[in-house]
Amino acid sequence: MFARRIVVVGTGYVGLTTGACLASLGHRVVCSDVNAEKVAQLSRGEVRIHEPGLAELVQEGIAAGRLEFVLGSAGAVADAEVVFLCVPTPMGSGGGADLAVVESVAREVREVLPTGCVLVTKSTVPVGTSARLRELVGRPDVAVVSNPEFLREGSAVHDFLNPDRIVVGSDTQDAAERVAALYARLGAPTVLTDAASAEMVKYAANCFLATKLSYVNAIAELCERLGADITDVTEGMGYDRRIGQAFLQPGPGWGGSCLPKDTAALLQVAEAVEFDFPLLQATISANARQRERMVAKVVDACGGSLDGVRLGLLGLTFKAGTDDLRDSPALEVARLLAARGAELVAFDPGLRGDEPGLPLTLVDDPYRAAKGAAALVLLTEWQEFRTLDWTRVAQELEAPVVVDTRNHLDPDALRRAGLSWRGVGRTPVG
Ligand SMILES: NC(=O)c1ccc[n+]([C@@H]2O[C@H](COP(=O)([O-])OP(=O)(O)OC[C@H]3O[C@@H](n4cnc5c(N)ncnc54)[C@H](O)[C@@H]3O)[C@@H](O)[C@H]2O)c1
Ligand SMILES: O=c1ccn([C@@H]2O[C@H](COP(=O)(O)OP(=O)(O)O[C@H]3O[C@H](CO)[C@@H](O)[C@H](O)[C@H]3O)[C@@H](O)[C@H]2O)c(=O)[nH]1
Repeated sequence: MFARRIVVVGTGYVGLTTGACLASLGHRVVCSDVNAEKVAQLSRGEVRIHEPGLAELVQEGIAAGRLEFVLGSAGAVADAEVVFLCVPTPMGSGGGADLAVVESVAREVREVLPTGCVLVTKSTVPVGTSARLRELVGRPDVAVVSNPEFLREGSAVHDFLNPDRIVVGSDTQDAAERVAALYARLGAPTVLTDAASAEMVKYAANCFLATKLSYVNAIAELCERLGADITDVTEGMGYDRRIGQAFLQPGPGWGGSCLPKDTAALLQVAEAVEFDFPLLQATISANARQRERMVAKVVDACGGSLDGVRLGLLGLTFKAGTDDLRDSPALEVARLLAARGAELVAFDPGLRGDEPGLPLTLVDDPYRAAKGAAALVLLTEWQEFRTLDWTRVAQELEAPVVVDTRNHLDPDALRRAGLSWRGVGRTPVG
């Protein structure tokens, strides 16, 4: 089933990836956004977010005449067969998902959607949103389908084109099947279900991942207190196929644009139906404590006080391979360090130029971050940090201490360069 006329509303991480990938699968795609500058840049094939392979797909789609970008959605949807909503659903006051943008787009397009068109929520939206959109659109001739997205930032194109599964839910089965057919070439397992269940899959998956990480971070702390090694412990756990090796890496806590807001939103939804969810509550509060634990490690490494102490930071993005700072645990740790009086100089390979509003000085090379610092603190697991010239780092640092909040570095390599290494859930080295 090819050459469907698809409209994707929102050209962020999800929308742009969806548009470019669907075009690469042979569909005709129009992507709309409210940001005129972004639309102009994308129309020229310029992609400003850091996603491997995305710029190439966008350029190929434009060149093949299968991908175009327009300002505003109402004009774009007039002859659409399928409209994907990929707009933000940020955390609202009280922790719930703020659906204002989703609803405003639905209002904007409801009168112009052609008969037989399918409106698809790819944004992460709470259970009941499809039903609410059906009412808001008020068009019995337009079906509403939930098709949550599971891509990860930093590997968005790869994840979209190689999905573990496709989930499509609707109370109109025929519409769900039409949406599922768009992905047929990907050959992924497909879960066809009702709208509420599809919406629930997304939250259940993200909250499970967050719980797994909070659990692993707690086990790491226990390892530290009991003299066990978290790296060996997680390896031993992960060989159990029921557990798996993925998502077992301890760190400064989980963050990003999704897990924090989605855990808060599910908790709020649970409260609304008077369901007590202490497990999820503990997952969230353990994550806040994790950032404080990292700060305590740095304070300890610096002899008890950070007042006026210069620290070098490696990494600020919420994980490696992205330029996204939204809800970054690294940034949160940096803020907490700055609040204790530390003077911060940071390097992150994903950030170019100025990042206004950060409590630190951003430099363009890791050795400048280390220069004159009382400790070097690794906060994001960029691959290139593994192969730094540690002898040079040792020469730049004022005190030979590295705090590795991701257990990302080779402690022996640091020891050989005369540095001491402190990780998470492992015995310090050097
Ligand atoms: N980022 C991820 O890894 C990821 C993965 C899966 C699901 N999601 C979900 O997908 C949704 C979008 O996330 P994102 O990270 O792509 O967001 P984003 O902030 O990167 O992009 C959103 C885009 O929507 C545009 N926009 C805002 N209002 C608009 C409107 N009224 N009409 C048209 N465009 C509008 C913005 O200009 C922006 O380009 C959210 O619900 C998120 O939870 C995100
Ligand atoms: O072993 C691990 C794995 C991840 N993280 C941290 O967990 C957070 C989230 O990481 P990841 O899940 O890779 O990032 P996202 O791109 O936000 O992807 C999540 O959120 C998306 C938006 O909903 C979903 O689509 C994805 O399936 C889901 O993995 C980051 O701070 C990571 O550093 C760890 O600390 N240890």
